[in-house]
Amino acid sequence: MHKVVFVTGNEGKFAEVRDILKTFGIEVIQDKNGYPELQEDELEPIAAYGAQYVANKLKMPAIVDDSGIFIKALNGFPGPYSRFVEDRLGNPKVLKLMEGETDRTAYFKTVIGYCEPGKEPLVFPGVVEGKIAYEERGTGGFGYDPIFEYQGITFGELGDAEKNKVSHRRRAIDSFLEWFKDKLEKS
Ligand SMILES: O=c1nc[nH]c2c1ncn2[C@H]1C[C@H](O)[C@@H](COP(=O)(O)OP(=O)(O)OP(=O)(O)O)O1
Ligand SMILES: [Mg+2]
Repeated sequence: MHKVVFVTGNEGKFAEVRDILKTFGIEVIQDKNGYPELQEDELEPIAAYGAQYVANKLKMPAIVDDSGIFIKALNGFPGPYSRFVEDRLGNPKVLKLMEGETDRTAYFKTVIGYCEPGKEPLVFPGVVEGKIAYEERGTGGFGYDPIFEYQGITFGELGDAEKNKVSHRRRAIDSFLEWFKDKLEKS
């Protein structure tokens, strides 16, 4: 069975990536030791730098996942700062920022960074469009899931298996697998 190291401290991300890749016969091993996250306006350079750093540190192929929620009425905030905002404000205060906003358009984005030691990193983005709910709903998932509506249902209400079929993370991993499958076939 093929193995890949995923460097993340986020158990929700790890469980999703593990479950998705398992269906493709890839075993995911979690490394919780972190990596330096660049402060950038885009997720791609953060994931690329992180993947290269961890591949060279661990001396093996590795992936990272840098994600965020981008809210149109807030000009894309919190975007790459989603972790900081989750920690400092949380969903109730994000909903407060959205009071009076009728355009609830938002998207989740994941960029999977993949790198092998001594090589250049590759990035695989995935996006899912939705809306910011008017209140938190559902106890599933993690992070912003209770306030992100996809086709009228929040990711918090959706259930893990259903979220994994349509999420930004699923789409990023599909894009990664599209490239990675050639390697799998050769190994
Ligand atoms: O599917 C998701 N559903 C809801 N919320 C999500 C999702 N995906 C990321 N998020 C949140 C978690 C964190 O507040 C921020 C990403 O920050 P980000 O730095 O990528 O992740 P993190 O610090 O939690 O884990 P780590 O860097 O160790 O991989 O957006
Ligand atoms: Mg982080």
